[in-house]
Amino acid sequence: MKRLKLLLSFMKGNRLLYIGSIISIGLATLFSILSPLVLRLTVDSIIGDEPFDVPNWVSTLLSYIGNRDDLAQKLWVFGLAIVVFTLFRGLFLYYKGKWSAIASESIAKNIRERLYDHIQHLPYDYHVKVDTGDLLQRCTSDLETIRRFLAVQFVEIGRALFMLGFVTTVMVSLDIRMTLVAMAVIPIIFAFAVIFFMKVKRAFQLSDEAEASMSTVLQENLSGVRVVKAFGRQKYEIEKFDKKNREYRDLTYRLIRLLAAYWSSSDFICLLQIAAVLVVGVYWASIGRITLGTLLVFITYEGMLLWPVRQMGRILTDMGKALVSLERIQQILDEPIEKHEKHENKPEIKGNLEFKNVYFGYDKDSPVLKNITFKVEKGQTVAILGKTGSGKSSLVHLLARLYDYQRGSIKIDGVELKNIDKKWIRQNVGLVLQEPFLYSKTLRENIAISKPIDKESEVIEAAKAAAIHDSILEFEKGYNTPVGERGVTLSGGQKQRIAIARTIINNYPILIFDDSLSAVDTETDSKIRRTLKERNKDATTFIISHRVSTLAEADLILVLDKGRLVQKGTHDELIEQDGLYRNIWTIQSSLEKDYKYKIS
Ligand SMILES: Nc1ncnc2c1ncn2[C@@H]1O[C@H](COP(=O)(O)OP(=O)(O)OP(=O)(O)O)[C@@H](O)[C@H]1O
Repeated sequence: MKRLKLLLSFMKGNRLLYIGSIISIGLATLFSILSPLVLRLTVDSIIGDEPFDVPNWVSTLLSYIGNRDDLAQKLWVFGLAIVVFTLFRGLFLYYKGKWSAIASESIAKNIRERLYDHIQHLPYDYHVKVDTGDLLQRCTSDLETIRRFLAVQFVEIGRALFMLGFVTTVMVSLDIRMTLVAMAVIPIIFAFAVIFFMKVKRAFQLSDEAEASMSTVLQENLSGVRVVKAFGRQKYEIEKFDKKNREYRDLTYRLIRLLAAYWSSSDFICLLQIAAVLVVGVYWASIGRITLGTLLVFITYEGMLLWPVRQMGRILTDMGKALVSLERIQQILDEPIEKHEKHENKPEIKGNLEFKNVYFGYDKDSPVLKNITFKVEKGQTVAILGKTGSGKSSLVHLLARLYDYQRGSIKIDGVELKNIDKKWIRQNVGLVLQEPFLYSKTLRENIAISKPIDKESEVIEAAKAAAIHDSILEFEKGYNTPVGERGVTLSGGQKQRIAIARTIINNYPILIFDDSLSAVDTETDSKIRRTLKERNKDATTFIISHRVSTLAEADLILVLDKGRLVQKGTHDELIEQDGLYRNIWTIQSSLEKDYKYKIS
């Protein structure tokens, strides 16, 4: 019911087209059942000598042409009638095809738009956890399954119902007993189709899931190909893919076997039905219980009726597939989008921050940040140090409201962070991720991606501040160099610096570098920080780093351990205390000394 509602909502604006297609298919069916009746009239009453058994208006129409003998001389009239009916049938079939194709394309566009829009508004956490291969499959092949169903099968259900309605009415009016013979096996064929449809629904689902899982492995392999090569994991990857590929093939085989069994048994039942009509019909015609014309009509109608009823099996299977696809799309649409509060609180953000007893956990019951308390003044630099998994990224993610803290308070310039508009806060917090993503665009476009840039000089200035300008000029096309699959391959450090330029071009009052200077050498790192200090001197800057030279220059150093803030202070204060900071300082300083000693 919920899925039907969803489908109807996608159909909005196209319902008239569908109604038009259904009326067209009704008319096409009507014209197709008229021809056998013309044939019956000709055989029984024009060539034969049965009395006219037609509505009055048809008799009146025929009387204009002449009496029975005249009509027998003008058999072409009946041939012409059959040709005209066939032409009309063709015309209406054309409109049915045209209108349902237009409507289904437009519905597919509606679904795509709705999906894309929804996905864009899903929370950060969803995107972190989602399986991209599966998501892609839902947005492409599931959508295509629905489109195909709507374009072809949906209207075919109308055709089957019309055919059943029209043919039964005419058959009953001609001969009830013969109708019973002609219809005897139809309910069995239909029930068989329905049972089969219920059975294969699960098989289709399993096969779809196996395909999605295979795409995920493929996608993971392609995006992680460097790791695969570096660790010589090709054999393992091939085996992993082989397993998924085999699973998909086996499940699809099972589906094909089921389909083959269905079509062959359905063929057999249909042949039994045709044989029954032929045997009983010929016998009854020979003893004069029915006319030859009536037998002709029944034989023709049987052929016309069996196909759509048999098709119902196929249509219902496709409907099963479409319903599964619709459910998979619905699952995405059911994901709650990121809440945007009604109150549009957009205070001016300067960068004074205060964390007070902050607790946060991805799962409410197991906090990854516990009782965090510290204060930062506008323009200060905060360095965060901690072992892996200690909660460093989680802490800075809270600042951009990618997640909301569960207990305690975070105040930005005196305003509780939770009460500040999410979009607004993200326009004021520049976050450079550890593994930046660059678009398949030029370097200039990548740097200027977050805002319309009026002057070229802004891009260059940001690139200079991120210490990437000189590297860019070394490329043949400079700032117009395309990045990505068909462009240049940038080093990890170059990518990070482009991401830094892209962020600092905005002059955010709060800047966060989530380990984003790790891939550049110490010298470039300190150069970037120096330029930033001059350029964005009022920005409050958070730097997650393990490099002592970076940490030592910060105004405040936070040391996290298992989600707790175990040390905080300046370099001079922390060097006096026993703890992670002093350990790291000692190790790195002695390494540096060793290194200098070796090269001097
Ligand atoms: N999206 C998430 N959903 C659930 N748990 C998460 C999520 N992101 C991180 N975690 C968990 O939260 C804890 C803190 O992770 P976080 O990424 O903040 O640590 P980190 O100190 O930044 O680590 P690293 O230095 O390795 O980047 C870890 O136990 C991690 O497994």
